[in-house]
Amino acid sequence: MDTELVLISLIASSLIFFLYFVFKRSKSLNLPPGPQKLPLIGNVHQIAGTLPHRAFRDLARKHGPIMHIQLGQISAVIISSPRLAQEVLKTNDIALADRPTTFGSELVLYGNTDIALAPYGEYWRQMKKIASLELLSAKKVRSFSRIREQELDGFIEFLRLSSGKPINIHKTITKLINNVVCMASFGKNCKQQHALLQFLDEFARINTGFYVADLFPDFKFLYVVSGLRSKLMKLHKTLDKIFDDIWEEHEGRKRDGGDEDEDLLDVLLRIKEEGGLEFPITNNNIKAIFVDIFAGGTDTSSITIGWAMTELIRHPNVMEKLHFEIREAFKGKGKIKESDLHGLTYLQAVIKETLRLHPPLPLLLPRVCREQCKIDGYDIPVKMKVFVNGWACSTDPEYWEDAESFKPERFENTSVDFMGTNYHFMPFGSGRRMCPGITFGMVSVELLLAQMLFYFDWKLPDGLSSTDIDMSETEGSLVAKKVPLHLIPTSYAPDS
Ligand code: HEM
Repeated sequence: MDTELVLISLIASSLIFFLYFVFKRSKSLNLPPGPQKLPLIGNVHQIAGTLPHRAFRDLARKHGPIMHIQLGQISAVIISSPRLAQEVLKTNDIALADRPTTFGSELVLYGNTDIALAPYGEYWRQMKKIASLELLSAKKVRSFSRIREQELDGFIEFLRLSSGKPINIHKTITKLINNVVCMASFGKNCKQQHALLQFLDEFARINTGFYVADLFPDFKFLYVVSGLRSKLMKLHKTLDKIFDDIWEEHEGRKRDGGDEDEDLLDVLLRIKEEGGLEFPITNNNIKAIFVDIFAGGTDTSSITIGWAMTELIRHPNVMEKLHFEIREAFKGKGKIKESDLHGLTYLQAVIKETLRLHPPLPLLLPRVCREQCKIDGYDIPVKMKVFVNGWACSTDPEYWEDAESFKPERFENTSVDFMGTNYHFMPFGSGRRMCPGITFGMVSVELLLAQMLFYFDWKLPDGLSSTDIDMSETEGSLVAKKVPLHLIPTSYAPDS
């Protein structure tokens, strides 16, 4: 009883002290306006159980494109307009270049030594440079074209055998893309691939940053009582074992001379051995980088293809126009090669429109303020979290006509691209922390969609019409279609 009383008084006094501190600090700062906050939880009740990008957009309609919210102990600013996104991602890019850490990311990502969640600084700069110049450069991505084309041949064969039967689009594509990422990373389809996919699913579900324990980081016991700590420890152990097994398998193959091409693990090991880096890289750093490659490389692309197929089946006129473009372009050529994809302008427009309405990361990865700065005249103090709602920007009616409708034609004859300079369309983010995997991700999306539409016609299973398609989204930082799309492929003879 005594211990309980002591514990309760301890929590209550820490909270009072914390609230007093927050209140005092916010009085002296000109913070952005925002929805009314409840004691202790702040605005948690307004986003709990919702999809954060949608809840934030709805709140922004009432409170404006820059809003201050309090999520438990976390003080955050939500940006919902392209004009202010530019202030965050360009004007104040360096001041806001940190990432938040959670207990989960710290533990599972080997002390946040990956790229996506590494704090801004020399280590992050070094690793991002290695990613951009060595791992994900256009040349390196091209060197994996044989792997992609070989995996796709198998996939097309699978679709031919499934002709007339419904297939789960997301599941099938995720497996295919993960095969490609595995082979590019480790040279062969690794036995641990399934376990790795399961890990990623679980980690993305847990590490949203919106768990109660993450919202009250000073109260470490919440991690224990909520069971999150033990879940995360277990996840970390599983991941470490998966990587150790992969590593062993990889070493064995290299020893036996079974693999000659340089895969991504070879690249990192070569750089590690060459030395001369300001921050010598360790095996744990390499493991953390592979979490980014798998998390960034698999789901983002398969989610995009899933949404593109969903929109195509809902818009038969777009499907028909795309079929026509692809079938005309490759008529009589026998095979679609990656190098021939650039001429498919309507395909590019369909992919852009899909990413505009369904960016896999609708809230860009959050940033954290490292130097006090001002956005729209409001103070952004050090440690304040900044969320840019990329989806709200790419569906902003001030920038897009008929913003919520799927109309790929809007991207025909425009120079709007996703390279991070158009703040009303930034599915890969913008600024220093922008995605380094655009080429790797886009080539899979383009090649897969081109092949799926060249060789097959697609329809919904009997009894379903396009108006029956459930467009709900999954919860978590990556937003996929909640109810998996099932479609029936029918072989189309290209040269007929
Ligand atoms: C359709 C495919 C993809 C989409 C839509 C996508 C989207 C994004 C977005 C929105 C961000 C956050 C950018 C920001 O905060 O400004 C990001 C960061 C990142 N992405 Fe991607 N991504 C894709 C593919 C990939 C691939 C294939 C990889 C690696 C193999 C990758 C690795 C990363 C990494 C490492 C970061 C963190 C960069 C940093 O913090 O410096 N992504 N991505």
